[in-house]
Parts: sequence; C-alpha cells; structure tokens
Amino acid sequence: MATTITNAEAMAVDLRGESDWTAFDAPALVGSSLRFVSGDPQGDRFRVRYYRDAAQQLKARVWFGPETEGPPGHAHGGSIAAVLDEVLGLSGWAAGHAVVVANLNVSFRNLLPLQTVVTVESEVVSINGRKVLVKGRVCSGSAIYAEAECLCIAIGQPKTSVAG
Ligand SMILES: CC(C)(COP(=O)(O)OP(=O)(O)OC[C@H]1O[C@@H](n2cnc3c(N)ncnc32)[C@H](O)[C@@H]1OP(=O)(O)O)[C@@H](O)C(=O)NCCC(=O)NCCS
Ligand SMILES: CCCCCCCC(=O)O
Repeated sequence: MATTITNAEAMAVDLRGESDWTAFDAPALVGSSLRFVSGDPQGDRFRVRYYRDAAQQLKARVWFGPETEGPPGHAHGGSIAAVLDEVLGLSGWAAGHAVVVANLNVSFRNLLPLQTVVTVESEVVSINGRKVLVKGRVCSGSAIYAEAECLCIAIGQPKTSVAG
C-alpha cells in the first residue's frame, strides 16, 4: 500500500552544522519536555538540531516550516520568539545553570522567508548570582532576522553540562 507523505515530509532539510561543531543532546540534559519547538523533527513547523561550537556555546540549526507562517510567506514573529526562548534558555542550561526564562527581549530585524534553515547563535554574556544573561540571534549568512537578550533565573542546583 502506498504511503502518503506531505510536501514538507518529502522535503530535504539540511540541518548539518559547521565542521567544528559537535552535536548536543538537549533531552539528555533537560529531559524530554521541550516538545513545543524541537519535539517534532519531521513536522511542518520547526525542525531543530542542536550543537556546541568550538567555544562550547550552544548553537542550533532551525528550519522554519510552512506552519510557522505569520505574514504571507514568512515566519510569524511569535514562532521566532519561541525558538529564541528555547535556544537561549537551553544555552543557560548548557552552561551549567538550571534556569527558567524570566525576560526575553526580541528585535525582529528582517522578515524570515518560510522554509529557510537558519542558525540560532547564543552566548552567555554574564552570570550575576541567580541571573544568567544570554544573548542570541537568528541569522543565515550575512542576513540577520532577529536579535534577542534573555534573562534566565536559576531555580535549582547547577547541572553538570553535557558535551553532546
Ligand atoms: C523567573 C522566576 C523563577 C523568578 O521568581 P523568583 O525565583 O521568586 O525570583 P525573584 O522574583 O526573587 O527574582 C530573582 C531576581 O531576578 C530578577 N527578575 C526576576 N524576573 C525578572 C524579570 N522578568 N525581569 C528582570 N528581572 C527579573 C529579580 O528582580 C531578582 O533580582 P534581585 O536578586 O537583584 O532582586 C519566576 O518569576 C517564574 O517562575 N516565572 C515564570 C518563568 C517561565 O514560565 N518561563 C517560561 C518557561 S522557561
Ligand atoms: C527545562 C529547559 C528550559 C529551557 C528553556 C525553555 C524556555 C521556555 O520554556 O520558555
């Protein structure tokens, strides 16, 4: 019997990282609860693959599928914010802090065409008591789609970070 596949399922989406990145296993660090953004790797919304770069900062390759649409042909701002929320919060965890996101400030710089694979970069820029400040951006080559600053607050004991 023939199997029905949607256009998006049939689509090859290249989420490979750079040669000096290593795969990062998010569920191994935080559990399997992060389903909203990265829980459907064959879906029509987001497809996400996590890495650490050579400086050990968390990076993600993210495909914005047809179901992230907001303005015609482009990603909904909330979908971009959701991706930044997860990646930057997870970046705090990857740096060893058991955090939740308290404040996320996003600047949308350019419309993001649907079915684009972007890189989400993150950098932990300061740690002040329970406050872990993470900056990040959504980009592809020289194109910057969004930039964000994320205040994470530690709610538990520091976690041993995992290499991938
Ligand atoms: C973030 C959260 C844990 C903070 O609550 P708390 O543990 O009681 O901590 P406090 O309110 O004492 O805040 C701790 C510090 O962070 C600061 N802070 C907390 N939220 C902040 C915010 N939104 N913006 C700026 N600073 C904030 C406080 O001012 C405080 O700073 P201080 O130590 O210099 O006084 C709580 O508000 C929360 O659970 N929010 C929901 C988080 C969430 O649902 N995120 C999305 C899913 S990850
Ligand atoms: C348990 C890992 C938390 C990572 C950040 C999630 C961001 C959010 O839910 O808003």
